[in-house]
Amino acid sequence: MSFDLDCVVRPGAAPIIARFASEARLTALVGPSGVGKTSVLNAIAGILAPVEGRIAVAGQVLFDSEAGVNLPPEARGAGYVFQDARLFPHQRVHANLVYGERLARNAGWIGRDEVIELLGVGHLLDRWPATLSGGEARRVAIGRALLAAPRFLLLDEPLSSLDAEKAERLAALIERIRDEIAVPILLVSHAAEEVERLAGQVVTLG
Ligand SMILES: Nc1ncnc2c1ncn2[C@@H]1O[C@H](COP(=O)(O)OP(=O)(O)OP(=O)(O)O)[C@@H](O)[C@H]1O
Repeated sequence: MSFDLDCVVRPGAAPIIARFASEARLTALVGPSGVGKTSVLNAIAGILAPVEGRIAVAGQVLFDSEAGVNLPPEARGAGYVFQDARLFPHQRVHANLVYGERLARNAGWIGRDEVIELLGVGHLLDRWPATLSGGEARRVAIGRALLAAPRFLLLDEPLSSLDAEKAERLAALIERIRDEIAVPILLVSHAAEEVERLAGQVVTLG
């Protein structure tokens, strides 16, 4: 099972129930704004503790309230690409990528040159994050996450707020990552039609 969740999270007043299991290489989590998609990603990454329940990814239990398991974020191996990229503003693109590489516990999984080629960011290496377009920043953030050799990838709205052509190019890159790199991917989107071609399984939240 790539993602196996049965838990309740409560970031605000209302509880959010996440109950799904997927064997797909890429699972899409869809639902309207505010339904709790980002909160579910945060729970998987270990940033938000569920009130109760169980979370397992790629066969490893990350959280289990009954068994008293709650792995710290750094032990979970998540490659989390936030909706707003969150590159380090004081470091150029190249240094942001090197940061990801330093986090990798097992070397040789995917090389920097391969990531740069895969995501088409070679011409951006000397740029500051503030000078990048939204799509460029997201590609760099995905590259940084991949270089950290994650056990799984969490992508929060990677295709939103991009024009049609740029969204299409990024979708094609995500397809390549899905097909060429064997890590389970959970991708959040508010638009089901956006994820149809990418996802082996679509989970609707709410
Ligand atoms: N830190 C917080 N404090 C209080 N309420 C919160 C907090 N974080 C999230 N919430 C609430 O929890 C609910 C789920 O939020 P979440 O961001 O997970 O939804 P989402 O489906 O990802 O939304 P969007 O698509 O707009 O990003 C919302 O009602 C939100 O207001």
